[in-house]
Amino acid sequence: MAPSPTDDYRNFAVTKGHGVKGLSDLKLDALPEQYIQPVAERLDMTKVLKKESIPVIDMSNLDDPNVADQIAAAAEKWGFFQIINHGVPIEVLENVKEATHRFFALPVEEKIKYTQEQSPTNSVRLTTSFLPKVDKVLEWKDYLSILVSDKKSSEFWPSTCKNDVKEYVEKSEFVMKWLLKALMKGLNVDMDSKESILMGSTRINLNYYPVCPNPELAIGVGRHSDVSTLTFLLQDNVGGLHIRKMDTDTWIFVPPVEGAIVINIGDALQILSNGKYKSAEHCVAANGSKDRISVPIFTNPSPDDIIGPLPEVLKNGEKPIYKHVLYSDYVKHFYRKSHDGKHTLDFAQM
Ligand SMILES: COc1cc(/C=C/C(=O)SCCNC(=O)CCNC(=O)[C@H](O)C(C)(C)COP(=O)(O)OP(=O)(O)OC[C@H]2O[C@@H](n3cnc4c(N)ncnc43)[C@H](O)[C@@H]2OP(=O)(O)O)ccc1O
Ligand SMILES: O=C(O)CCC(=O)C(=O)O
Ligand SMILES: [Fe+2]
Repeated sequence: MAPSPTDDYRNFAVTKGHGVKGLSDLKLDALPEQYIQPVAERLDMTKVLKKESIPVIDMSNLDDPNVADQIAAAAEKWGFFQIINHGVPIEVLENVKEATHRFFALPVEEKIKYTQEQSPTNSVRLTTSFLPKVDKVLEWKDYLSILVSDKKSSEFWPSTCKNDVKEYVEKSEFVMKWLLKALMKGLNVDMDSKESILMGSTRINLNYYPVCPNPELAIGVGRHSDVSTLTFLLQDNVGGLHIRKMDTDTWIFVPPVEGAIVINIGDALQILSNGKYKSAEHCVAANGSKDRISVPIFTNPSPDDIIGPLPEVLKNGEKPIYKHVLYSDYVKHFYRKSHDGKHTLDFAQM
């Protein structure tokens, strides 16, 4: 049921489980005030650089040492890059995008079975905004988050998207491992000894950004860096992702590229590499005319791993800039507060 004038849009979207998809379906003339971001949190389009872009790296010849070098260089300079000819079949990418649309098109009675209040497991959770109990101003996004590495919970994955999500995760694992191997080579670290800390747990989010009234006043996802080791992000052809150019107040648009996957360095790898690889701040603009989806796979350390600068990185006398922290403490710290740029990393600062 639509919210009455005395009802509250926050209640409708969050408590009643309609999400921003439900609000978008109401075809409101104006953005509800609960979604109007302070000016500093909106994306200022005059600050988006027209002439800069992140690298697009062709992975068709993995025997070419240049490919690994380009990946390490992009991780250092940008913290973000796109990959093409990566070996994940286009059909698998298309299927998971369709599965995401199918899930969010379900009636609200079906979807609320996955909210924190009703889901039989913490490992499968449908949320709107980022942390709706904490966010003062809500973000224009609904997302289903699945902790893939909790194998016991797979019986609770929504049947409408389960097989396609599983296939996408399985097919991307080889690429993720190859990328991490290239990144470890750039640090003179042997990947085999680090696989469990780099790839100890996996989470996938299905992100849904429906058409938004007054998109210039809202934000799809606020400024943040990911807490992962590496994020493997599939976006559709709508666009909206922007990354902050390192040490500036300018932004770079990440254009949709047919068949490409966007890769970004997460905080865990910034810490493990002692700051050599950068987890760039990014955000997602809301869109006034098209629904958008994206599907990030986050590969992470295990919750019980201790992360800190790798000894191999420090062996030449480099000073550690991060301390050792329990990864689950780091993630809980991230989940305690609304998005606030790169400040999550302060938790591990020396
Ligand atoms: C940009 O917008 C985003 C981004 C993201 C995520 C980005 C990432 O980088 S995800 C990578 C995170 N790492 C992992 O998932 C590693 C594996 N995680 C775990 O094993 C566990 O989640 C844990 C970190 C060990 C915590 O588990 P546990 O001790 O069992 O506690 P929980 O009850 O699961 O959660 C505690 C507390 O955290 C919040 N929370 C946890 N998971 C989620 C989730 N999927 N979505 C929202 N919030 C979550 C929550 O506040 C919990 O407290 P409650 O009392 O409210 O339950 C994600 C979303 C974006 O929009
Ligand atoms: O939707 C996107 O393009 C990015 C989403 C994102 O940054 C995230 O889920 O962490
Ligand atoms: Fe992100």
